Amino acid sequence: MHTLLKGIRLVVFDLDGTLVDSVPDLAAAVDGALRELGYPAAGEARVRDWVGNGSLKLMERALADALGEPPSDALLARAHEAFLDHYGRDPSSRTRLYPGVREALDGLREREMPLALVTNKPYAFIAPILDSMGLVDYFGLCLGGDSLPEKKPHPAPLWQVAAHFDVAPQACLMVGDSRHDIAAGKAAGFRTAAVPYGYNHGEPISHSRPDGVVESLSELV
Ligand SMILES: O=C(O)COP(=O)(O)O
Ligand SMILES: [Mg+2]
Repeated sequence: MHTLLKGIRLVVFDLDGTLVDSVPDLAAAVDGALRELGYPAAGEARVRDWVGNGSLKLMERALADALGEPPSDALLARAHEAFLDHYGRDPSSRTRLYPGVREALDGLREREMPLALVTNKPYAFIAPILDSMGLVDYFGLCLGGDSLPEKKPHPAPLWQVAAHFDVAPQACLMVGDSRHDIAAGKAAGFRTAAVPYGYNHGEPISHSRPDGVVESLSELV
């Protein structure tokens, strides 16, 4: 077992960019929404840098890029509705598990480690995505970006899962791909582990100073 897991009694995973490469489906939905409103598609490469703060922020960044200025609240609301509609119709057909993910989850489950999921994406999309990846049975609790008033980098969702499992923050490990995961983990008093392959606004995750970086989640077990 990896030294990052020493003394750990709960492991909390991020979803997008950590367990699954979801950008192809996210980009298809962003582009579908942009086209519906008469704007050109943004494409996967740019959407990759915009993911991380939930779906409303994702569409705000996409519209700001298309318009060259921040969108009005009314336009953003329409674009967000359109995104939710497109993504809801096809949230996972091009989404893939990263290498080592199933091995890590199986290994942790064999060790009877409780597992939770905290994502900034809307809660409604979690179950369909986990279901199509064959991951529904692993997590004792899943929270979305809209499950609580605060989302990552705020520590509130992490405290919520720690309390649910009755585990002290210092015995919890947050595993994520973005500075929001690491900031939330540090603010919550969790140990933090990062993967370097996900979505971090184009910045190396080492800049966030996680307690450890693993190239593949399989290194954890
Ligand atoms: O939807 C997002 O913005 C990011 O989702 P994540 O927290 O699972 O990386
Ligand atoms: Mg992520």
